[in-house]
Amino acid sequence: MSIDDYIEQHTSDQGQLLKDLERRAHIELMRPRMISGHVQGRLLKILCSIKEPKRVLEIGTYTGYAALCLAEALGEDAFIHTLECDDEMESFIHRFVDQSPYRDKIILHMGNALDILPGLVKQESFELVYMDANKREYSEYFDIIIDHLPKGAIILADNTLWDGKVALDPMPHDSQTIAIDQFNKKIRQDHRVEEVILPLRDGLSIIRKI
Ligand SMILES: C[S@@+](CC[C@H](N)C(=O)[O-])C[C@H]1O[C@@H](n2cnc3c(N)ncnc32)[C@H](O)[C@@H]1O
Repeated sequence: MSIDDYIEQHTSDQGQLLKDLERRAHIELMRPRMISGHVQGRLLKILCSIKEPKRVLEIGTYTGYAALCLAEALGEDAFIHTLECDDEMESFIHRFVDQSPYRDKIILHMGNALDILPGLVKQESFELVYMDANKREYSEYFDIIIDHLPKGAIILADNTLWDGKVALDPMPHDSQTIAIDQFNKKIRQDHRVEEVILPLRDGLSIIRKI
């Protein structure tokens, strides 16, 4: 048994709706691997339960999988705003979110995060952010949101190891690897935050505003 199989088997169940969503994504969509998936989804839920935020922000909805995981952990009067720029995903997202008991907790914004975020972060005080959209734009998302987040807010940034490519010597010249490496270096030098990169899946950074 691989260590990944072992981890899967010893992680809490994700429930039938999320299993169905993943199965349909593998049949119908081009890039189902973009979904956070069982283990990371359970981690998101647990971190959200610990943090008990009133407002959660997700940048990059895709199928709604992670939004559904985060919504499971939300208490009364707590909501998740999730942003997606690909119009073609809208009906898929609604198909599954609308079946969930947590559907009223999920507020979907269709459009480009770079356009939506400046207004949204002025309206809402986000205590937990899941950054999982265009890897080349992570630094811009961070710059837009950081001063509007309350002290103690957590940003979870996905894919920050980019299949280990950020640590290769010489580093690949592709723009995504370069952008993620620049983001990791920028976060490390920013005195407004403390951070750790977890080697889970493709790398998950936990960034805390201090
Ligand atoms: C990795 S997927 C998100 C997966 C989802 N968070 C999950 O865990 O199940 C990234 C998504 O971000 C979207 N995206 C990329 N750039 C964006 C932008 N500037 N604004 C909004 N969405 C964006 C893509 O269309 C894609 O659906």
